[in-house]
Amino acid sequence: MKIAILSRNPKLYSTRRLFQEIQNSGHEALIVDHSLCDLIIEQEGPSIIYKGQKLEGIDAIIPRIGASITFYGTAVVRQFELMGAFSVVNSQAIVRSRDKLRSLQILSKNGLGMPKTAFTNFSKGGEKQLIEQVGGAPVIVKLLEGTQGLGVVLAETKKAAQSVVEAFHGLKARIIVQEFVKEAKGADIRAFVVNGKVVGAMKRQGAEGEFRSNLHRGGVATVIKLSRAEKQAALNAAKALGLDVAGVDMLQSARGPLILEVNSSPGLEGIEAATGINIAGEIIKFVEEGVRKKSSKREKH
Ligand SMILES: Nc1ncnc2c1ncn2[C@@H]1O[C@H](COP(=O)(O)OP(=O)(O)OP(=O)(O)O)[C@@H](O)[C@H]1O
Ligand SMILES: [Mg+2]
Ligand SMILES: [Mg+2]
Repeated sequence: MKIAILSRNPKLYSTRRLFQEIQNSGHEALIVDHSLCDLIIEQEGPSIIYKGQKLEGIDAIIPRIGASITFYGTAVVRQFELMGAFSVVNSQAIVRSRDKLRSLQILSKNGLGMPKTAFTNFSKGGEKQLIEQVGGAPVIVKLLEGTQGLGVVLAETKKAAQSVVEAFHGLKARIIVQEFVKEAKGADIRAFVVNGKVVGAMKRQGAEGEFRSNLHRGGVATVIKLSRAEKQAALNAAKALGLDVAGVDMLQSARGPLILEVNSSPGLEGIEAATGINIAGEIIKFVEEGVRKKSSKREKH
């Protein structure tokens, strides 16, 4: 099989590990920088020009699309899909999962546990009511376009919450207001889902005095055995968003696991280090299965 990793940086741990595991499994590996792909759309069908040459014979792709290039990256993934390649994550599912608000709406419809969340237009004077909707202070205020823990604020009092919401709205920044889950004690869980199975899980504990558990903010990861409810929540969340490979983030609370978000290009470094599990290898096994299923379907038709 010829398997392409869509990645802008061959030096990244995740890219290197996937490359290595493709080769270890006896397949041909290549790294394609999606930002350098030109998409050709014509009557003869879709094709891709990469560094001056037509890309051909690729059986499967593993998209690693950064948040800053979602629009272009997912257009490239879609083009590969239309050309008949198997993609470990569907282009539409990447788009869906990138939008925090849309994801939460879908998870809510599917009855998954989550911190109660409110969203409002930039209407003046509604701040107080908005905060009360999620149970009053302390609340979490989150920028819709934040990553790595930046843009997540804990407002401890009613007054602080109100002024933070006013400040963001004054800047025309879209935010959600969320119930603060105190029982999580500055920790969250990352469950790594591949093909309907949780293949590894870790707990990330925030630095002393920090409510955010992001590794980029000084959090520390350790392996964790998930409860049955946590496992089920992770699988249901990935399924609801249509992601066959996903990093599901949850908080542990008195009322069970609460989903924070579902990532479509979850990093491998933290999870492989914490669990000692060959997560990249699990992804390649899924690629093999996906390509096999696709070609047997083709033969039948
Ligand atoms: N409602 C909440 N209650 C308690 N803690 C929270 C809540 N929301 C977020 N946190 C903490 O803050 C951290 C960062 O929040 P979140 O994951 O939503 O944003 P982010 O990491 O900036 O976004 P992204 O993961 O997309 O980069 C979480 O990992 C969690 O530890
Ligand atoms: Mg996060
Ligand atoms: Mg994320």
